[in-house]
Amino acid sequence: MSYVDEVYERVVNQNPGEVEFHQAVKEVLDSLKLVISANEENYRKMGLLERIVEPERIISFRVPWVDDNGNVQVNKGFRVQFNSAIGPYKGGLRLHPSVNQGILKFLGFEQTFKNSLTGLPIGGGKGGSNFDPKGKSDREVMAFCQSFMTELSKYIGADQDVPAGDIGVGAREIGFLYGQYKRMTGLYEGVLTGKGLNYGGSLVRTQATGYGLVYILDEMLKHNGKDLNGKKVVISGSGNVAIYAAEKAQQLGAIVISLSDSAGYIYDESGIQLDLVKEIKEVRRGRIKEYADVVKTAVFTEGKGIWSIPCDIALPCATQNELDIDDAKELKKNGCFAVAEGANMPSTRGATDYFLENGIYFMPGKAANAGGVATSALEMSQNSQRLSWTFEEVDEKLHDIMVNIYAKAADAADRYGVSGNYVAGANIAGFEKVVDAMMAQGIV
Ligand SMILES: NC(=O)C1=CN([C@@H]2O[C@H](COP(=O)(O)OP(=O)(O)OC[C@H]3O[C@@H](n4cnc5c(N)ncnc54)[C@H](OP(=O)(O)O)[C@@H]3O)[C@@H](O)[C@H]2O)C=CC1
Ligand SMILES: O=C(O)CCC(=O)C(=O)O
Repeated sequence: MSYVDEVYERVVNQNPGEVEFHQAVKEVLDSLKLVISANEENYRKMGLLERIVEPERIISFRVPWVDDNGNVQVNKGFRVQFNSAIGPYKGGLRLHPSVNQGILKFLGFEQTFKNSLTGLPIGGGKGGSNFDPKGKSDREVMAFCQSFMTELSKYIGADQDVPAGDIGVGAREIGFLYGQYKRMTGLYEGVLTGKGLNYGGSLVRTQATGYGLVYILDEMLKHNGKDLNGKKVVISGSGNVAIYAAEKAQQLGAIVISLSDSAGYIYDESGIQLDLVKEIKEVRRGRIKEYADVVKTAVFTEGKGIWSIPCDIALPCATQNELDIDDAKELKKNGCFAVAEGANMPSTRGATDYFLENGIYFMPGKAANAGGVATSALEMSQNSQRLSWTFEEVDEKLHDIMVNIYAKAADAADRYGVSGNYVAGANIAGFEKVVDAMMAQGIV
């Protein structure tokens, strides 16, 4: 059995039931086979693969809080500190009922390679809770966040582990978490990113994941003789990533015709009115269906099915495994020629392979959505220097980082004889830097 297959088997046996983690590890290991076989003896001697698939530490804790009816609620809290070879652990916190240790391990594993691709000194981590912020009052969200941070504050710090937002964690939650960290530790430091602009946040962090996604998409299209102008774009989700991907796509001349949430999707052939979406989602915390109640050209359809809308470009920006092989076939049949992942692992392995085998330009999440964490790292730099850069400065740096990520993924794919396969390219380029650092630091 090859070293890669041996390690994958070990991951499945030692992490039973953690199917998303198995899926993420398999995709990365499969695309590293060529790199690994060229260095197998050395990697085996150093236990490199066995170490790279094992989180350095998982913190798991109880999060008790009191709801508005005076009842005690208890949630599970986690922080997976996956890999610190190239910098302090860095990655978001997810608040969603589906959160469990396996999902956070898959996200922490992906984050390690994504963060490496940014070229910035950040290791990989992820955390969160099965708490559902939907339908909770501000006071309940604050009570949860304070309890969560009371425990988490023991394990994080500006040079140790720097969490941020992910699904269910936006400016409101980061504010509550930051306030409690300061109260617990007495430190005013860059321990979280995505902070408000008045207390150490960076301009562009709110927009960064969505903007970065469209910057790298544009770069991929340019290198393949295409552009965004006049193209019909379908985007799933209507949260932070989806909204700012739509904004940048519109700025570059595309027509965004669809958005969704977990209840269903809207289709507006005249182009989505983003100011209204922001009002519904960011101000009222409402449902995407409300858009169709106001805009007469729009139709709301309940349930799944967003990928059956004919489009040129698809941007999955909601959650993992939201796009399967049947969706991929439907997209291709309807003329879609490019897919870039704003979410983490939104395409199943079957869908990813279908895109690669059927000539669809495909940019995987760990490259395509790296603009968020890259801008978080820029926030860390500004906090360390006690400086704030302008919107234009940060946006230009973000753009350069995304162009560089494209170049790294394309170059690694070329070097290993799989030109145009940005999945392999991103995995290889992300892996190389982490591995160099791990080999240099000995068996730790
Ligand atoms: N925020 C960031 O900077 C980054 C985020 N990402 C990834 O992007 C994705 C979206 O994150 P973000 O926009 O921040 O999160 P938000 O919480 O802002 O928005 C999430 C959106 O996805 C939908 N969604 C979530 N879970 C499901 C589900 N199980 N089924 C269907 N729809 C779902 C939500 O709908 P509903 O409201 O109905 O639940 C909502 O519209 C995630 O995969 C995240 O890991 C990646 C890099 C950085
Ligand atoms: O900004 C960050 O640190 C985290 C972003 C994130 O969670 C992600 O890249 O998936």
